[in-house]
Amino acid sequence: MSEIRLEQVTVTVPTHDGDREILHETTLRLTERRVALIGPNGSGKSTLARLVNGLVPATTGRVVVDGLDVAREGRDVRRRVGFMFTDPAAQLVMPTAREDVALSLRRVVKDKADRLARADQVLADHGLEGFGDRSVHALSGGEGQLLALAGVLATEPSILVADEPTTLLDLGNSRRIGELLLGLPQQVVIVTHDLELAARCDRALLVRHGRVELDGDPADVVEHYRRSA
Ligand SMILES: Nc1ncnc2c1ncn2[C@@H]1O[C@H](COP(=O)(O)OP(=O)(O)OP(=O)(O)O)[C@@H](O)[C@H]1O
Repeated sequence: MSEIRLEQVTVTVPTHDGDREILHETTLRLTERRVALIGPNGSGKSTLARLVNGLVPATTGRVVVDGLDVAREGRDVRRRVGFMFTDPAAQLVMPTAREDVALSLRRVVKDKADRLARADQVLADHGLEGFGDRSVHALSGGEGQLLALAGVLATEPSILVADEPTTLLDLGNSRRIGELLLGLPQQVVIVTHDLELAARCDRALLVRHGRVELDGDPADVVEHYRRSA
């Protein structure tokens, strides 16, 4: 299993009246397969999640993923860490579903024809059989999120970070994506407001005001959050 380490990490951002700390000094070691980050809007969950693949740089301290320093070996880290956004439109960049998955496969499958054929297989594996020629803009929210997930997994990441992957989905699709994420063999870090999903992870962190307020058994952390929200 993978290991994510934050060593005395802080994140500050410049504002018109000086620097603002959005993540207070945090030290963490995450080795569990399924880790949930929960907490109120604006508490720092996305910031914490984005540190893992360098989308947000640490202002001080160090983020280390499987022994790789995110600041110094960012390219290698990004090969290992797949990132899934709330809105699939943020990551679907090619005109059709097949081309989009093929783009993700470009490092794994060198021959173009093989890549397109493999993309169809990936689509079928994710319940999107026959979607190859569909425009990425003509998919429902659930289909788009499935396609985004298929594209990320096609790169064979050892860690997947998903930032509110079910927020835009209806109940059925939200459950479907949730089940898929929980069933993945690799380490998954899920930022979520879905407390049922969080409770089913192996570890949960409650983030509030830029600090990890509670960290541990998901049932306890969710219960504490419900009582204190
Ligand atoms: N680049 C930035 N510049 C200024 N402020 C920022 C920046 N990035 C994040 N913030 C602020 O930092 C705080 C934490 O943001 P973050 O997106 O991590 O919260 P979150 O817990 O994921 O929120 P939500 O549940 O609403 O998505 C927020 O107040 C946000 O406005």
